[in-house]
Amino acid sequence: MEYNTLKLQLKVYFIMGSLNCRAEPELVLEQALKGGATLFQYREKGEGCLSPDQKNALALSLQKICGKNHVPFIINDDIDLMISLNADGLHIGQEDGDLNQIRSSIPDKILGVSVHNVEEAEDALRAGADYLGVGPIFDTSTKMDTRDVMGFSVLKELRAAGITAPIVGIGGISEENAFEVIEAGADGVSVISAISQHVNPEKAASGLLERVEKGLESK
Ligand SMILES: Cc1ncsc1CCOP(=O)(O)O
Ligand SMILES: C=C1C=NC(C)=NC1=N
Ligand SMILES: [Mg+2]
Repeated sequence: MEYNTLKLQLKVYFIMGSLNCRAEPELVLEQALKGGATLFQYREKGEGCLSPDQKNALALSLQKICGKNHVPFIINDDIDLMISLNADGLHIGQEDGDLNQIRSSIPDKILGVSVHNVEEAEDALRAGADYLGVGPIFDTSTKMDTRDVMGFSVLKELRAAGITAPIVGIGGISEENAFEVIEAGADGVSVISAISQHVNPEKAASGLLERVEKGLESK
């Protein structure tokens, strides 16, 4: 996909699964999109997450909500689910399979890859990644097995290495620090709890979008 289009879609990249939500997932997503979330990833992971059948049903329901709001629907990790739903894309980590093989199996889909340094970033881009997820930027309690918290350093290193590809920061991001994440070099922010745990997901999403837009203007 064209870099600039994707960079615009990465501005407020909401990610969630049933375990992350305070309220009913469909309602949380509706509100997040109403508030201006620009991209959505369904990530059903963690202790006690849904069974395959329940996961498929929720994925279909969330996909419909994204379709109604003209926001791309991305699946985390599960390429079979992505293909069966004909979702808009897939996000994978460093340990989720051979990137070249995955890229060639879904040539026309959005493919995002989690990276933690310049080497992983260059490998991912060579293999055809459309965007990079970089983090954890700050401490997070949402994912227990993250790599070391990296602050802004890796974002700055990637840009200093001449990487111009779409990059989204992730990990402990909120309205308070989103501006700095963009200033450090990200094109957008990926958040789970800042929206999914907020009493008003619509307000959370719009606040994040406002900070991201300000950060983009300042660059
Ligand atoms: C999936 C993932 N990858 C790195 S940190 C993280 C969790 C982000 O969750 P939150 O936005 O609630 O910190
Ligand atoms: C781990 C992740 C990193 N980045 C993004 C965008 N999604 C993820 N699931
Ligand atoms: Mg993964």
